[in-house]
Amino acid sequence: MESLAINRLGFFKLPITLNQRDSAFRPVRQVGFGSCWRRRIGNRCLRVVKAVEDGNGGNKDGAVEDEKEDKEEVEEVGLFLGMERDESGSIIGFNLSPHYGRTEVIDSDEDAVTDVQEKQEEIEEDVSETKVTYNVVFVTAEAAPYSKTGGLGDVCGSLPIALAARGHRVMVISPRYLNGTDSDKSFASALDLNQRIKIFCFGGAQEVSFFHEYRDGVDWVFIDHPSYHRPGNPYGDNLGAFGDNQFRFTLLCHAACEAPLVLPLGGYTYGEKCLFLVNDWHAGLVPVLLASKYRPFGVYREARSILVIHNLAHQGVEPAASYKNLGLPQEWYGALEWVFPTWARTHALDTGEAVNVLKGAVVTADRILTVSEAYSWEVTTIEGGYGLHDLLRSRKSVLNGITNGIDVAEWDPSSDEHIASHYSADDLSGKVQCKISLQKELGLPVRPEVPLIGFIGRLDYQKGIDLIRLATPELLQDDVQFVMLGSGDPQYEDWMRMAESNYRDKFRGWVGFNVPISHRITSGYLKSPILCCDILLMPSRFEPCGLNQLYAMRYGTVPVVHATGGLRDTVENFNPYAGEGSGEGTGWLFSPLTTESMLGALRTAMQTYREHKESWEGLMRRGMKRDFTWESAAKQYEQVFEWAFIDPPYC
Ligand SMILES: Nc1ncnc2c1ncn2[C@@H]1O[C@H](COP(=O)(O)OP(=O)(O)O[C@H]2O[C@H](CO)[C@@H](O)[C@H](O)[C@H]2O)[C@@H](O)[C@H]1O
Repeated sequence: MESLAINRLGFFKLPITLNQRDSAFRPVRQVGFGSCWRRRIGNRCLRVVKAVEDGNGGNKDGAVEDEKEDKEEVEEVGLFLGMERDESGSIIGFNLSPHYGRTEVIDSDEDAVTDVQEKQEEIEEDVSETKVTYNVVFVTAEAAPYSKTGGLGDVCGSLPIALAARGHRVMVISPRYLNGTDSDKSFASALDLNQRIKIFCFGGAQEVSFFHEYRDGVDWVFIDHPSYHRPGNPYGDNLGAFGDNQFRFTLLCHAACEAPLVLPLGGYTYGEKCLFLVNDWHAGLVPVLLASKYRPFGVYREARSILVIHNLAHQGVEPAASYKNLGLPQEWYGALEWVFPTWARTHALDTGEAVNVLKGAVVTADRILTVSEAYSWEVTTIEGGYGLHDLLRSRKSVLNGITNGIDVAEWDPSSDEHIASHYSADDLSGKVQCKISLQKELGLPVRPEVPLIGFIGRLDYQKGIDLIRLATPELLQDDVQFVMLGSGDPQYEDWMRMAESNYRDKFRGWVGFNVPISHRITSGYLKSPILCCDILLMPSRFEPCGLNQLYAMRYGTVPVVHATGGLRDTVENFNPYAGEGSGEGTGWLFSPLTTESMLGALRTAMQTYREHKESWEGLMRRGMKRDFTWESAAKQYEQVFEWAFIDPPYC
């Protein structure tokens, strides 16, 4: 008989037997927290139930005897952290941490595996089924379809739904942006919860309120404040970024910390034991607030936070004097303190002192995630770390990368309402109809045989737009058509307009959202360059994950990408000789980032398109069959959630 063991953290290791004959004690593999669960259990947040049973119908705590021989009947559940009871006192679930054995690898800094590759394998290996459910709170500046300027909105609009479907209770908190356009309608179903709180920051008390919509198993919570109501996008308008963004996102973070405590969503608050997923700098004050404002007073001691880095280039840096506005205790200044190197200072008297919100999150979050495995290494290098590489390297033992998924129901060529004809990997014939319709729509010569290249993205340095500008005259000497959709840096917007007038038969540049067309048609346009082209070009200087190449592959559009970050992780280089001549790979990766190597890869792609139809269709099919679902990413997130709760809070 095995006795109860106590590991280094002081938790009991609890071997558990499961009697499969007695359904009352069957393990519940995946507990949904959707509406039907709520109805049955009166809105209680339940943990996955693993029964402890001794074979005679009684419970026993821990020891395992003969049954252990029988693999069918014995299951090790792992560390036993506590249990939940319903109003009548009956046990309704256990709070469990992962299987024992693995704790040796992950439960302390000294034992932590620091090699990114090994850690990734661990995540991928142990992604079986939901073992423990969590109260997950996403804090984000964007969540599609309510708000979106880029990939952050996509991710925070779909990952929460995937996690909720796996049994977690999930809340997403973001601002209620109203800009006086049609996009305001997306908040129409979110109702005022009539809950007002005061936030003390920026020298006064700010009142914010909460709006709520329960959709797809997720509590979508919107923070309302007059500073979120103005023309433009979430971060700025055509004059540039809003000057009060630090204020607007400070409000978001304070309100996000209060929401799980004060909002009785579906009758029950999320409570203190929740897991904050802190997305990018806009949410970066959340872990700092937990550590400085709540835990010292005994609140949120059981909570954990995970910083998810979608883009390290934006860190929320403001003058040091603004620290006093953030509503943080004075003695926590060091967490946000940031000193620019001498070369980056603007004048002789500039001391380079600043506050950096993302840095505060990096030092206080319990764990850190990037949106691809390759990027989790790149952020620890001087080239990719944007000044935070040393700090990130020092937290390497809690740093992982998980590649984003995509919403495969929304992005499905066999049912997409925005495209002219439907198709699938088994029948590609509709694709050419989509291409013809795009050519017509854009007023390009209708020539299905000519390779059509597309680009979509924010027009900025990250996306390698300068390289495209340099290479376009040479590229367009070829028999090719090129379509670009983007908005951002005005100099590139102007260049796109100019290129369109110079190359009427070959180039179309659609500048962002400036076109007064309805939202529905806009979405059609937004998608069509990717969906209807033959080739998607992504010469990103750095790319934390990149979603467009995933959408492209799903639609049989072959990506040609710079070998960096998530692009390297998700696009497999084409090798025509592999697979006994049938080829392998899903696109082309080029490196270094020069016009020559980019043009070289594009020319190879165009030649394959023109001269090797079979190889081309193989490329399309392999891309379309790749598994980019959120389901597999969500399982990896769960593994990291478990790790987060094994360690005590970082501070
Ligand atoms: N002008 C425009 N009009 C309309 N829609 C447009 C648009 N430009 C881009 N989009 C859309 O915005 C999304 C862009 O997503 P990306 O992941 O490619 O880039 P982004 O740099 O914003 O995201 C950051 O976060 C995501 C999510 O983690 C990471 O994948 C990425 O590498 C990182 O830089 C796509 O859905 C795209 O269709």
